[in-house]
Amino acid sequence: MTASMPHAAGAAAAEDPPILQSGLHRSRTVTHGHAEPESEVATMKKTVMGIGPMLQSLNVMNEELRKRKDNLLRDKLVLEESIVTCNKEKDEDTTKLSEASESLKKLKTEHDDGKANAQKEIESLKQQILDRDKAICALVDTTKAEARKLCGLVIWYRIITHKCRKTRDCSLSSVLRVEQTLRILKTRPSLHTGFQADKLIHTTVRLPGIFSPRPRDFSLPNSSWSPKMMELYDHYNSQCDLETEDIESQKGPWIRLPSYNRILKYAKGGVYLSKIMQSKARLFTRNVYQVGASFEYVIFLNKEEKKCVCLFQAGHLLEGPPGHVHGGAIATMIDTVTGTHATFLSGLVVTANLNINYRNAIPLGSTVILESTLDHIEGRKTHINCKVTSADGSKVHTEATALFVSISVSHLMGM
Ligand SMILES: CCCCC/C=C\C/C=C\C/C=C\C/C=C\CCCC(=O)SCCNC(=O)CCNC(=O)[C@H](O)C(C)(C)COP(=O)(O)OP(=O)(O)OC[C@H]1O[C@@H](n2cnc3c(N)ncnc32)[C@H](O)[C@@H]1OP(=O)(O)O
Repeated sequence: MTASMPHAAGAAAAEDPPILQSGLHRSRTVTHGHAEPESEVATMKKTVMGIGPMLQSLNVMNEELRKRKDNLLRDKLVLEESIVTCNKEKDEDTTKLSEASESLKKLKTEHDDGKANAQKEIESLKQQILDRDKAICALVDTTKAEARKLCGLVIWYRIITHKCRKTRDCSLSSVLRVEQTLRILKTRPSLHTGFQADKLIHTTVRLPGIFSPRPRDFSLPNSSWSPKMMELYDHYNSQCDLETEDIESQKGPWIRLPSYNRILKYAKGGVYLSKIMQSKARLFTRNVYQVGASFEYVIFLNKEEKKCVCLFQAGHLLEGPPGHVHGGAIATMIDTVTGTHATFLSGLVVTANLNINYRNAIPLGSTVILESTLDHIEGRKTHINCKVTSADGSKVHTEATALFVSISVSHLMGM
């Protein structure tokens, strides 16, 4: 549309916009009212001149709108295209996902089948071993010495441990018989081809439970003991004469001290003390319910050299600094070992003083050795030294001195 002037009123009415038309209409009315024609033309000219810029801006707006429309149409096309691509990708991913879950299902089934088969195989092997053991037990009179020769030591060992398990006859003498046989087996390798003695002692020797009338001995090996702990245990235990649980007939330089209060029997005047102390009492330094979680230890006493050695493995509950044993737990063990030592030397005592120097932190789970030696006895006072070292003795972890003061039974009861 242009802003040019029309030559006739009729043509203007047909071609021009409504605003222009109303202007013409008005001028026509004025003409009928006999007004001056020049002034009418001038007015119309003015009106048309005013309309021109308006039309221009309208044209610009129109052009802009057309451009915008084009852009929107282009964007719409692009979006439609990307929707098609997305849908395609989605379909491909769905196919892949279903394929993956299918193969996962297959793998799981295979794994479950394999596990079930292995379980079956283990069960059948276990049954075979059990049947063979039962057959041997039925044939052999285990109380006779010839049986040992007949069966060989390996089978003899198995019979004893099997009996221990079945009858829960885990008296100290039974356990000692197992240990003794094990020791012979170790010194005569020809007798135990393919026989994993160390593993068996962990798994087959079951000790009485907490409801057993006999107090359980926590100083015997259990499945949480590390190979190092076992190695050291075997080292000292092999130097103990363990024929019988009667203290008087102990002949070796070392005595393995049991955990419960029968320990008092080993103390000076111990028979009397053990009668006073309650039979079910025990020192707190054991985790009865979870092996390996806290204090795992065994104490050996050397009567001749007047010293004690304790093998100690600290469990995760004893953590102090990250990954290392809590100083209080170390102090507890030092007190326990030196206290036991002092009780053996001087009878009933209590700790009066404990001085500890922590030299090197003890890594959690490692095996350390606590060596307790007598410094001197002076009247009621027993002075003990203690050194905590790494299993190979190369590192000193802790050093301590302890003073124990002898007390009377009435002092103990009145504490
Ligand atoms: C929980 C009890 C356990 C009892 C054990 C019983 C049976 C054992 C069973 C199995 C054994 C197996 C293992 C043992 C394992 C661990 C043992 C753990 C032991 C403990 O975990 S146990 C708990 C902590 N323990 C206390 O709960 C003690 C509280 N305490 C007192 O009961 C009194 O305090 C006492 C008796 C110490 C003294 O009292 P008192 O009146 O009899 O004698 P008095 O004060 O005259 O001291 C006499 C001479 O010792 C000197 N002396 C005293 N204290 C000293 C010090 N701190 N530093 C340097 N020197 C000291 C004096 O200077 C004087 O020396 P001097 O003669 O040259 O002048």
